[in-house]
Amino acid sequence: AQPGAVAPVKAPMRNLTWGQLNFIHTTDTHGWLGGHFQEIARPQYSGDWGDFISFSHHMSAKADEKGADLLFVDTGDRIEGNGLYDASSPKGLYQYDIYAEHDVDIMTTGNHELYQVYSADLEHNTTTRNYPNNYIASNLDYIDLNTGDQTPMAPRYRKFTTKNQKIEVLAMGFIFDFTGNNKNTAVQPVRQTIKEEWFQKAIRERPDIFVITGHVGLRMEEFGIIFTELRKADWDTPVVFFGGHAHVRDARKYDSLSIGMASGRYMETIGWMSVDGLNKKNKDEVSTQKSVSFHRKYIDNNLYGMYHHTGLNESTFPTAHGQNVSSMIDSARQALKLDHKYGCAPKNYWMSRAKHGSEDNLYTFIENEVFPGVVVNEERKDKPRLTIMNTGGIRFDIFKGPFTRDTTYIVSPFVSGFRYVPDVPYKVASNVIKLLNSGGRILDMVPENRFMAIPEQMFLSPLVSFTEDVQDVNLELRGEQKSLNRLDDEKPLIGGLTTSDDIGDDGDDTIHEKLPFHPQPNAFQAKIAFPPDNKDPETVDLVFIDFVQPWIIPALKLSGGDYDDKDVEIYMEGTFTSKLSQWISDNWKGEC
Ligand SMILES: Nc1ccn([C@@H]2O[C@H](COP(=O)(O)O)[C@@H](O)[C@H]2O)c(=O)n1
Repeated sequence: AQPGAVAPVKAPMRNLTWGQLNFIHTTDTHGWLGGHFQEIARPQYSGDWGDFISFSHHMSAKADEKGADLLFVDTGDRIEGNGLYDASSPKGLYQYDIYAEHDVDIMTTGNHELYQVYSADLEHNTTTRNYPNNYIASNLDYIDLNTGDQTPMAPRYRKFTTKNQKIEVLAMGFIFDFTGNNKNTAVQPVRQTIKEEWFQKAIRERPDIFVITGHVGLRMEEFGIIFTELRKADWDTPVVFFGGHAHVRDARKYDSLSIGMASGRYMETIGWMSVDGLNKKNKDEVSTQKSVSFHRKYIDNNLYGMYHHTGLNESTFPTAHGQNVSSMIDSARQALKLDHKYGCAPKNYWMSRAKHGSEDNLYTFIENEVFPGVVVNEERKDKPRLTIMNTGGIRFDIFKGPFTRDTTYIVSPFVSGFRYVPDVPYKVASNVIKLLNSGGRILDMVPENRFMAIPEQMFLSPLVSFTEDVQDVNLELRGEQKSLNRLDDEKPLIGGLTTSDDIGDDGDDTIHEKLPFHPQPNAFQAKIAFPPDNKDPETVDLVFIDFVQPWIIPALKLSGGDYDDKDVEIYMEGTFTSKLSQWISDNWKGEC
C-alpha cells in the first residue's frame, strides 16, 4: 500500500471458490493505481497496484499448486480519473510503465482511451506493444492520421491453450457502440461486427470455452447480441463474459452454460470468476464432467482481504516486485506533487449518497457555490446566465479535509471548457435543463440523455434499488453504525459496496453495511447574475460545459429556439477542472 495508507478494517469475509479455470478481472481502473489510500470513511479499498501484483503472484502460484489455471483480464478505461494519470504533462507520463508491471492475458480498450487523439495514439504505440500477444480489438481500428491507413488496433481474436489444464480458450475483446471517439480510431457497431467473416469463423471453432471480454456494461445490449449470434453457431460451448464501463459490480446469466461479470471501478474491486466442469473437446484427457459451474466474487481491494484469500500475512505477503511497484507509484506521486493542498473541505460532499438539492450533495454545491464564483466573462459579467453541466462530468465525492492536486483530478479529470449561446430568450433557455433531464433521447440522431449521467446510473440493473426518501442525517456516520439485522455482540459492519446480481446477494467477499444511493439528474444548472427582484430576465447567456453541446442545440430547437452549432462561442478560457481548483484555493482556506 502507499505510505500512510489507511489500514483496512477486520470484516466478515466470504471465501473464493476455485475451479479448473479461474480469472482475475480488473476494469475501469481510471488511473487509481495508488488505490483509495487516503479514504478514511471507506478503508476497504486502500490496496495499490503493487499489492495487486503481489496478490496476482500468490494466486498464480496457488493455481499451479492445484493444477488449475488462472488468467488475468482487463476490460479498459485504464486512464483518466486520477492525478497519477491526469496531473502529468503530457498526461500518463508515469501511468503506462506502472500499469505494465502487471501481466494481463486478455486486454481490451475502453472509451476513455479513445476520447483524445493523444491517448488513442498511446494505446496504439505503447499499450498494444506492452501486451503484444494479449491485446484484442474485435471491433476497433486505429487510423494513422499521416497516411490515412486504417488497421485493426490489435488482432480480432485470440486462441490459446492454458498452461496446466490445457484448456483451449477462444477470446475476443469488444468496446460498446461508442461514438465519442476521436478521428484516429474507428469503432464498428457490434451488430456489424457479428456479420464479419472472421467472427462467423471464430464462433464455429469449437474451443473448450469462449471468453468474450469487452468494455461493455452487462445491462447494455452488445453482449446479448454477441451471445445470440454465437449460440446460433455453437449451442453448447461454455461462454464467460467480462464487462465494464458501468462502474458497478454485476453478474448476469445468459444460459446454463454462460455467465457474465463486471468488476466495478477505480481499483475498488478485483473480480474473481471460477469455472469448473469444462469438457475438453477432441483431446486425450477428456473430462467426463457434464455440467459447468461458475462462481463469481467481488474482492475488496485491500491487504486484509488479500492476506485472507492467499493465507499469507504482513511478512509473507509482499513480493519484491510488488514492493518495487508501490515505490514507483509513490515516486510518481511525489514528482507530480499530488499531495499539494489547495484547501480544506469543510465537510463531505456526495455524488449519490445525498439527494440532489440537499446541502450535502456535490452537484448542488457546485451549482450554488462554485459556478457563481467562476463562470464569468468579464465583458458580459452583468448578463444573467444559466450554466449547465452533466453530472457524469463529476467523478468522485469530496471528503472533509485536504483538497489536493490529486483530489482535483479525481473529482474532475476532463479537459472540458465552457461555451455559450448569447442572448437566448429566457423562455427558450429555461426549458433546456428540463429536456436534458427527461427520459429517453431528445432527438434520434443525438446520443441518449443518460450518456450525460454518471456511469453507475446509465444502465441500471433491475436489481439495484435507490435509497428511500428519508432524512439523511449524519451521512458520514453511516456504515460506522451497527447494522440492524446483525446480532448485538457482533462488531459493526463498515460501509462499503453491497451487490445484488443475477446470481444472488453473496457476491461481495467482504460483508458491508449498505451505503445510501440516490438517483441524480443527467445534468444540473446554476442561475447566475439574475435580477435581484426574482423577476425572470428577458434573455440569458446559455453557458454549458462543452461535453453537453450535442444535447444543447437540439434541446434549444425543441424549445422553440432556431440555433445551430454556428451560434456557439467560447464563453471563457480554462477548463472546469482548473476553475474548480482555483475556487478551492480562494475559498477553502482553513487548516486541516
Ligand atoms: N469528456 C468527458 C468524458 C466523459 N464524461 C462522462 O463520463 C461518462 C463515461 O464514463 P465512463 O467512465 O463509464 O466511460 C460519459 O457518459 C459522461 O457522462 C464527461 O462528462 N466528459
